[in-house]
Amino acid sequence: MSALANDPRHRRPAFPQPLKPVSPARWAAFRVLEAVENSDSHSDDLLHGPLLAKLTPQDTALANALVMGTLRQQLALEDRLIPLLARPDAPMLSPVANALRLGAFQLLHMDRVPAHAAISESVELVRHAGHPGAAGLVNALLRKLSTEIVTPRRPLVESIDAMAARLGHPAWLVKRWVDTYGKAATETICAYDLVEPPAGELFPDAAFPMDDGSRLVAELTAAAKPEAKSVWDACAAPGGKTLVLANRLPEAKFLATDASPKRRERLADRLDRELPGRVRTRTADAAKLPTTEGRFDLILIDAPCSGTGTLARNPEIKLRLAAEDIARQSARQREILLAALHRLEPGGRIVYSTCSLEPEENERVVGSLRDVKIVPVAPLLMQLKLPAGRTS
Ligand SMILES: C[S@@+](CC[C@H](N)C(=O)[O-])C[C@H]1O[C@@H](n2cnc3c(N)ncnc32)[C@H](O)[C@@H]1O
Repeated sequence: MSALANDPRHRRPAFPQPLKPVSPARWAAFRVLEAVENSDSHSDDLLHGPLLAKLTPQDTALANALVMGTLRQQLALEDRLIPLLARPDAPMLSPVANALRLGAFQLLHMDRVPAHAAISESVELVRHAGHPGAAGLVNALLRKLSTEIVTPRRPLVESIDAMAARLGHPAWLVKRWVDTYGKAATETICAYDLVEPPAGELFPDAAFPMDDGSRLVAELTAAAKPEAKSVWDACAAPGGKTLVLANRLPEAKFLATDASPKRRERLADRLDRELPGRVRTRTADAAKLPTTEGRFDLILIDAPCSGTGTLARNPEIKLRLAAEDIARQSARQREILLAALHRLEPGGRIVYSTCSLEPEENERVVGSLRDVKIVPVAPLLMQLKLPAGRTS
C-alpha cells in the first residue's frame, strides 16, 4: 500500500505519550502479518509458531481470525483505504500499512469488535512498533473509514480492474479466470476465497485430519491401483496423502520423496511417528530419481503448483503470485510427469494432481504427453462410496 510519506500527521509528536497496552492477540496477529509481508514465511506456519505460543486458547483463536481474515481481504481493504489517503501513491511503511489493514478488517468484517476498540488498538500497534509519528494518520484514516457510507454501484459493464477490486483478487488472476471459466464462476471462486473454508464433509471419519480435496486425491490414488505392490509418492511432504495411501495399501512397498531436505525431514518424522517402519523416505528431485530405486506400479505426483485453488486457506499466495509463475510451474510439472512415466511398471498407473485452478498446470500438462492412456476418474469416484450426491 502507498501513503503519505511526508504527511504532517506522520511527524513525531512533540511530547511522546506513554504507551498503552495492546491486546496480546492483536499484537501477535500484527507480528504475523509483518512476517508474511517481509519474508517468504507462510501464515499457516507462523500461526503455529512462537509468535502465538504464549496466547490463551481464546486469544489464539482471535489472532488466527484476524490474520487469515486480513490476508484474505487485504486487496479489498486496500481498495477502501487508499482513496482516503491524501497522497495515495506515496510509499507507506509496512507496520503502518499492517496496522491499517488490521483495523480496517475489524471495522468492516468483525461485528463483535466495537469501532473504538478497532481504531484505538491499531493506533497503539503502530506506536508499539516504533512509529508513534504515524499514530495520527492511522487514527484519522480508520475514523474516516468507520463513518464512510458506501453505496455499492455496479455498472452494467464492469471492467476487469473494477471486478478484481470488488472481489479482492489481483486483476491478472481475475482476467485469467474470466477467460477460462466465465464471469459467474469467477465470482463464485473469489467469494469462496474470501471466507473461512467449510469443514470437510465428504469423509465423516476423522481418521486423517485433512481437507476433502487432499483426502479425495489420496483415496482416488489408492482406488486407481488397489493391487499395487510398489508405490512412489513423488512429492510427498508433509505426508498427509502418504499416510492415507499406506493405510489403504497395506501390502505395498512405499517410497516417499520430496525435493526439499527440510520438508523431507518433517515427512520422515511424521511417518516414523504414525506408521513406524512402513514408508522409506528420501530427498530427491522427482524428475531425477536415481534409477537404482527401480520401477513402481503406482505413482502419485501431487505436484508443486501455484496453489490458486487454495487461496481461502493460503491467502498470501494471491499477494505473492505473478502471472509468469504459472508457465514456470507448468514446465516443472511436465518435467516431473515425463520422468515418472519412465519409472512406471508396464500396466502401472500415475495419478497427477495439483491444487491449482490453471489449465496450464493441469489438463494441459497431462494433454501434452504422448502415448499415455488417460483413465476417467468418474468410475473410481463411484467406488469410493461418497455421501449421496457428492460423486460428481
Ligand atoms: C503440494 S505439496 C505436496 C503435498 C503432499 N503430497 C501432502 O499431501 O502432504 C508439493 C511438494 O512437492 C515438493 N517438490 C517441489 N519440487 C519438487 C521436485 N522437483 N521433486 C519432488 N518434490 C518436489 C515440495 O517441497 C512440496 O513439499
